[in-house]
Amino acid sequence: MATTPRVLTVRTREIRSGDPLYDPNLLELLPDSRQVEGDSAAPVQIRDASLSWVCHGEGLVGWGEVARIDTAGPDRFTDTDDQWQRLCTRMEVDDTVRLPGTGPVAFASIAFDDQPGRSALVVPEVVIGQRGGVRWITTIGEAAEPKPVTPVRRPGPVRYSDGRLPATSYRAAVAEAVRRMRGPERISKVVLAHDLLATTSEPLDARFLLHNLAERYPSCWTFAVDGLVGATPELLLERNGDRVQSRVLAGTSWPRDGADDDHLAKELLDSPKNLGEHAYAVKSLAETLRPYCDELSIPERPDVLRLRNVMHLASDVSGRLNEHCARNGRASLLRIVSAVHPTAAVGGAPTADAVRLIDELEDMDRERYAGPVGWVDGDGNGEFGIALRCAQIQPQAPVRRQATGATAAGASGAAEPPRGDSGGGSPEGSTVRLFAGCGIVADSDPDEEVAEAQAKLLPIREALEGVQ
Ligand SMILES: C=C(O[C@@H]1C=C(C(=O)O)C=C[C@H]1O)C(=O)O
Repeated sequence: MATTPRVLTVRTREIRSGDPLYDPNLLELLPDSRQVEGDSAAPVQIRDASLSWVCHGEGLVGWGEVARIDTAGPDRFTDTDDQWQRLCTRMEVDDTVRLPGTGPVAFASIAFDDQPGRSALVVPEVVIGQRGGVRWITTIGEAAEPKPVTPVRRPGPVRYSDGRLPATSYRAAVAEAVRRMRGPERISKVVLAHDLLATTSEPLDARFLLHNLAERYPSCWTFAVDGLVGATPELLLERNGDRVQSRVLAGTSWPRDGADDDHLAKELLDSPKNLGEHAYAVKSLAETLRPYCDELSIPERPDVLRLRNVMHLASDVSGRLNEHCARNGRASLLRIVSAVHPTAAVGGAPTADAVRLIDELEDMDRERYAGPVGWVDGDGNGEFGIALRCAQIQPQAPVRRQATGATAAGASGAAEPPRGDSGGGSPEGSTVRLFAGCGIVADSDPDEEVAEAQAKLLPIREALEGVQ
């Protein structure tokens, strides 16, 4: 954890209209949050420290870093939770607003897998939030003051290149999964993903992605934590007091030539393959969440969630935590998130076998893609989505001390750029890693799954390219 003062002062006050901080759009209040790390004698890197969790104009944005908790491995959730709770005991809180998300707040992004499993929780210096029309500002630590907002920089033209698992290899992985599921393998569903690298001509300002995503996908949660930026339609778990809520998605359709949306939605609702994929995801969430709840409400049939690029089968699940959990610190939000992750929306069924098959067939580090991303407050309230439709911005080396002549992006089969490497981008530009995946069952068609993954990449590609 970063060195922090022994006692941290946390102040939350309401912002009323007329205050210069009252811009109707939360994301417009984010300053340029590029941070330079290291000193000139050592390698210097630029990281984008923008923090965001915004849906339908409400949520939280933050910047600065008062403290940071880096964890790794199978205990990443409990380690993060323990350190966050310890940190909260050292905070002196003056909060006149008293809503979920006021007072002490941290943003977190947790790795999908146990290995290597690098996760981050960031305690910002400044948070501006909005809930139910109430706007507030929280400052954590001493010198925290809002920074002036400078115009968002455009990243210029974007070049794409193969990631660790290009589309052709992805198709082969899907075909192999199908072959195994039709054979003796006891796996019923596995969610396989692939990655794509993008290099921008100019340094990427995370706000450029955030603004574009929020404008085109207002019903999604537009997030940014430690350089992972996206707009997810899937809510893993929200906790507000003893209430928990989740939006499970699985089963997808996307616009094809001439197909009308209502027709596609009806087809999706009638598709046994998609309903089957969806049922695994709901069942996995329900089974892992039930031990924490004395009430759990699961819709009998899914609905259709329509987005610009795709539509999904969706089930909104809600529950009430049992008294033991509501009172017992052992069942904090991060610990319940740990229990439900990964649902069969991004892992598979049965979970452990599916995750092993993902490791084998993808043979890449998903990093924090498909992991929980969101925020938690000092009372244990918070929201975590599943990090989908997103891009990981690689920290950027601003000064090239040695020209490497590397191409923009590891050609297929090349070693993955380690975290902290610029990824071989141009000296001025940024390299980002995009991901998309699909649930695979025994009757999946590999070509259709490749097309579905392309449809799921559209939001982040268009945000990066600034498509209007
Ligand atoms: C894995 C992704 O999406 C997940 C898989 C879905 C599916 O297979 O139908 C639908 C929504 C998400 O739960 C992704 O977007 O990368």
